[in-house]
Order: sequence, then C-alpha cells, then structure tokens
Amino acid sequence: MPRKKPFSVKQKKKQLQDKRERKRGLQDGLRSSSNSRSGSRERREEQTDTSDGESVTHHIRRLNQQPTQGLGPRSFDPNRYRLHFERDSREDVERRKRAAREQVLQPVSPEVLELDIREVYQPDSVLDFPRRPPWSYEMSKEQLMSQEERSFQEYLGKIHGAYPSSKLSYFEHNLETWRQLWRVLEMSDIVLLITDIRHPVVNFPPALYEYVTGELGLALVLVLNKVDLASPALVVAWKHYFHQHYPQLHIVLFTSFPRDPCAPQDPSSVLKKSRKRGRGWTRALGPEQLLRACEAITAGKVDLSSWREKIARDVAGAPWGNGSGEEEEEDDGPAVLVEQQTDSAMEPAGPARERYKDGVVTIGCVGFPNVGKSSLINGLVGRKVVSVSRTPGHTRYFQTYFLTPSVKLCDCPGLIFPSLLPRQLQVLAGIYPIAQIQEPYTAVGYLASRVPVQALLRLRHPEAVGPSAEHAWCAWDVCEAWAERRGYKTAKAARNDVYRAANSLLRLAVDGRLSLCFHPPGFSEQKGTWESHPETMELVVLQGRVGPAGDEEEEEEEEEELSSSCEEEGEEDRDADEEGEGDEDTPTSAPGSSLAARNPYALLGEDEC
Ligand SMILES: Nc1nc2c(ncn2[C@@H]2O[C@H](COP(=O)(O)OP(=O)(O)OP(=O)(O)O)[C@@H](O)[C@H]2O)c(=O)[nH]1
Repeated sequence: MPRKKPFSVKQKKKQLQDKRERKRGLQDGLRSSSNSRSGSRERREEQTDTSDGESVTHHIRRLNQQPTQGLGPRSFDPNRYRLHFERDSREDVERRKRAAREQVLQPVSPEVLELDIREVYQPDSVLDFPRRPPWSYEMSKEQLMSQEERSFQEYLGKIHGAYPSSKLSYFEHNLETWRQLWRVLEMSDIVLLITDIRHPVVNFPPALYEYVTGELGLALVLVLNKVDLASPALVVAWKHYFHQHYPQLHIVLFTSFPRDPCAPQDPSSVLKKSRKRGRGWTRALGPEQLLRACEAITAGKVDLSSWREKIARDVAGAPWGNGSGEEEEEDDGPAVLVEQQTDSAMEPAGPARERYKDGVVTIGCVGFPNVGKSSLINGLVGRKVVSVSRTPGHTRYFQTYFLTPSVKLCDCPGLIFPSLLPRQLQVLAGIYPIAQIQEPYTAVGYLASRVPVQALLRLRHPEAVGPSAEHAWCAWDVCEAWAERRGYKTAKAARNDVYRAANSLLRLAVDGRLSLCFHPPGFSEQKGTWESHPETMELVVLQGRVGPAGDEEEEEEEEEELSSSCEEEGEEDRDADEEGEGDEDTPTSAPGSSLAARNPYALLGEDEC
C-alpha cells in the first residue's frame, strides 16, 4: 500500500478554503465588497461594483475550462456538460464598464426593435453549427472521438478567424453539448425547434433548418413558445414571417402558462412573485396544435390516437390513471417511462435509421437554453417530469420520455448557435447565465433604452435632490437607483450594491416582468393589419378560454418587494433570488403580475414601444 504523503497545516487550510469557495459558488464571489468610503463618484462606483473580485475571475475561468480528456468511465467531470463560452478580456470588460458609467441613455425608435434574421445569422457565412464528421464501423471509439475533436477545433477556428470576438455572440464551445444535439437529431423522426416568442429569430439558426429539412429530410416544427409574454398581434406577425421565409416549417404556438390577454391586470402587483401550486402543467396551450402538426407529418404511419385521447382527458380535467375519480398529486401521475442516457447512447447511430421504428414516433425537442423546452415537455405530459429553471443551461444531458406508448419525446440540452447578435441582447434573451456575467451594466443600458425601466420601477436618479428633478441617466445610474429602491447593500460598507441591482434588473427582463419583445421587419408600419387579423382574434379567444380566470388552480402571491435593507432578507433567500438555480414549477413571471402589464409602451401597442 502506498504511504500517505505528509500534509502540512498550510496545505490543509488551503484545501478547506478552496472547498468552501467552491461550495459558496459564484455568487458569494460576486458579493465581495470594499470598505472604503471615498466621496468621489468614480471611486464610489468602483467600490459598489462587486463583480470583479478575484474569486469571480477564478470561477468563470473554471466554468469555461474544457472537459479533461481521457477520464476513466467512473471519473466525474462536473464541467463536462456545462455551457462553455469564450471569456471576455479584462480590457473589454473595463471598457464596457466605463461606457455604462458615461454614456447617457437615449430611448430608441420602435423600428430599432425590428429584427431581421439576416442581421443575426449572416447567410452563406461560416456561422454554422458543427456537424458530426463522416465515420465508419471500422473506426475505434478513440479514433472517432479524436476525429470529432479535430473537426470541432477546425470549426471554432473558422468562426474565430472570420470574425473578431467583439462582433461574435457568445456561443457553445463545449463539444459534449453539440454531441448531444447530433444524437438527438439522429434519433428523431420529427424535430421541434423551440423558440421564445419575444425574440424568435434569435433562437432560429437557419443552418439548422437547412440541415434538418434538407440533409436529414425530416420535418421541422417551429414552436413559438411563451406566447403569454407577447401580444397576440405580435405572435401572429412572427408566425407569418417564418411561414414566408421558411416554407417547409410547420408552426405551432405554445405556452406552458397561458393567460387571458383580456383579463384586467393588477398594477399593484408589480413586484410580486407568483407561485402556483396544483395541476398547473395540464393547462398548456398548444398540445392540440402540435398533435395536428404531427398527424399531418406522420400521415397515418403512426397511431397517434392515444395522444389525442390524452389531450381530451387533460382538457376535460379528468383525473389521471384508472378514472377512479380520485384527485392525484401532481408527482403521483401515471408513470412516464424515462430512458436514462448513458455514454453509449452518445455513440453514433447506424447510417440508415428506420423511421417510426416499432410504430413509435420520436420527437426531438431542440433549441437555445431557457426557451422552455423542459416546460413544454411537462406541458405535454401534463405534470412535471423534467426539472425547469430560469437559469439557462439547466438541462445538461438529453433524456427521453414516453408521452404515450407511440409518442416518445426527447429533451435536448439548450445550445447556443454562433451568430452576430449583440451580447447584451443574448443576456436579455436569457441565453447567457446571469450569474456568470462579468459586466452586467451595458445589458441594463440596452434594456433601459428600449423599455422605460426608470418609469416602470419608479426610480429616482441617484443625484436628484427633489422627486421632480430631471436628470440624464446612464446605465450605472439605473442600477444604483434600483439598488437604492430595493435596499441592496454591500455587506461591509453598506453602500448600494450596484452589481446585484444590475443582475436583478436583468432577471426581471428574462422572466418577462420587464417586457422586451422584438418585432419582425415592417411590423410598426402594419400594426393595424396584424391587430385585426383573424388569427389574432382566434388567439385572443383561445388564450381567454384556457387562461387562469376561473381555473381550479390555487395561486399564491409572494411579496417580493423589500422595504429597506438586505438585513430583512436572509442570505439563503438572497441566494435563491440571485442564483435561480432551483427548480421552478411555474414561471416567476406570472402573467397577471407581470411588469409587462404595467409597461406603458406595451399598452401603447407594439409599434409604439
Ligand atoms: N411565461 C412563460 N414562461 C415560461 C414558459 N415556458 C417556460 N417558461 C419559463 O422559462 C424558464 C426556462 O424554462 P425551461 O423549461 O427550463 O427551459 P429550457 O429550454 O428547458 O432551458 P435549458 O434547461 O436551459 O435548456 C423557466 O423560468 C420557465 O418557468 C411559458 O410558456 N411562459
């Protein structure tokens, strides 16, 4: 037996310190603050920016570290399935922080909210996604792996060679995650590309459309998800935009948390978090439409009657199981067979896969992180079978579920495809984990020049003497005013914790409580047409019918607003608030309590925002 190596007290101390740091996670690092009480604005800003502690840099570097090669089958590598992005340089971060403090925010015109897909994914450019290189059965597993790694490095090299980092969006640098996409596509008979209705072109890589419909010859269903977060006219306008540009798509509107768009909104509940208990997942809007799309695609080759019956049962609110009439707890519904994916499942399938094998249709759910893939699966099943979180990258490896004996769903981890999207917008689109942002202020500036954050949150300028005084705002001021309003203080010096406030504002946007929706080109001009479009009317009626009014579901409102300092808030609560790592059964943006509802821009109508 090998002799134990002597271990000094100093080493032990260091080991314990590292362990504690790991446990506390990123957020604690973000909270470190300075003690000094300088009067100058410049220095005060530096002190309240709690984002740049050594441990943050250390944590972010670790998160971006590529998986270790050659681990044995039993070794655990926590990084293996994490989202991996290119790190911002320190100079970039400093430059952006300076700009956030200096640049005065100017509201942008409504046309700026119009987003053309060609601006995001330049056609015929290298902005593609990595493909599995050709392989044969003669190759060993090691050969296959190293060939894939080489090809992936070449892919990354091409993209970074063609564009400077400052122009490129954050995108997935972890080959393991792309391998999961390959496998899900290989398994699927139908591919569901799930997008967030607030910015569907951001979540729609044309290269994937070409690949699935062209090279793989599969049907692609575009799901415009979270339709509860946009006006019905905007939803219909986006639907038509995609039909026009991508004619092979089947398009389905979906929301796991429908609301009645005509229901009166309660402006007093601006900062209330709503948590729902009970059988919330059975209310999803869209399963019927999705079934119809799948029936059209499978054209009678798969018996989907069990799915139709299931939807009828859900709509009728019938109890699960044997029809005994007993109300079952959400977690005790009928078993859904879950296939756990192992490493061998990641190996490539045979070149020619039989379509609708054994009379089962496999539906692969793919898309960017945080677009609601897992929620959609829960919504289809009618209860929680997959965990959901507002932190992007929550789903780390794919899993399959039998919705009915002839319908298999496959949940793929979220993937960020390369594009030219501004990084601030990616953050606001919920694609990039907020807790990992080194510099959140420019994203707040981006938001505040498109949504009247100061008015909605009744913010008072940090330098204002009287409530009515007019001041020019920069992004930093917005964050400082929000910190003041919420009582976010640094632990030691009790100064306004601006970094925490910035993160909180970004979360409000990602959750949909501060509503930032992008529009298809020409939307402002044709607003009237879309509002009176027959499909818009249909959607209003449909949402009204399944909305929460009169629902049996119990809704609890949780007071989220803090009156003064963070002393009132336990550290654990704060962690939960900041990290958002925990599962959620429902969105924090309960539509009725949505800030979007109070967004005067939203009330003016889409093209007047
Ligand atoms: N308002 C609203 N929020 C939704 C809807 N669907 C999902 N969400 C919220 O969006 C967030 C992300 O949902 P998930 O289902 O975990 O998304 P995902 O695509 O599986 O995310 P990854 O695990 O990162 O790939 C959660 O906070 C959900 O509550 C919806 O239809 N409406």
